[in-house]
Amino acid sequence: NEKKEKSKPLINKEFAAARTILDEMELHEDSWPFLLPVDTKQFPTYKKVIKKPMDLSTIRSKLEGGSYKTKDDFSVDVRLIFDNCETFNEDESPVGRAGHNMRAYFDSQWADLNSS
Ligand SMILES: Cn1cc(C(=O)NCCN)ccc1=O
Repeated sequence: NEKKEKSKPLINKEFAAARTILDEMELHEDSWPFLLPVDTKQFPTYKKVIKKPMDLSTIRSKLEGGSYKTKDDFSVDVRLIFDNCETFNEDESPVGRAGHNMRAYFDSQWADLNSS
């Protein structure tokens, strides 16, 4: 239906696993570009270029607010952060490199969770 279903929480084990990965990403030294929404005053073209902005604080609010139905819905938003980063930043830039590092870190944590 038109209205996106919201606040359908993940089952507890999935929620806890996603929360742990989010905790760890927020603590990573390369998370600084992704902690908050990109400042569109500092980067006026961002809104035009990036159709679906995403950041770790938004994911935190959605997770705690029960917006993710499954852990895979959570992973879609995480990957959106890194895809947006590649679109907007050169690979050989501080933010671009941080994005590649954080994606690799997430992929590793995600693989462990899905192998356990
Ligand atoms: C994700 N992202 C972050 C920035 C940034 O400079 N963040 C600084 C936070 N203090 C710039 C472009 C971009 O795509």
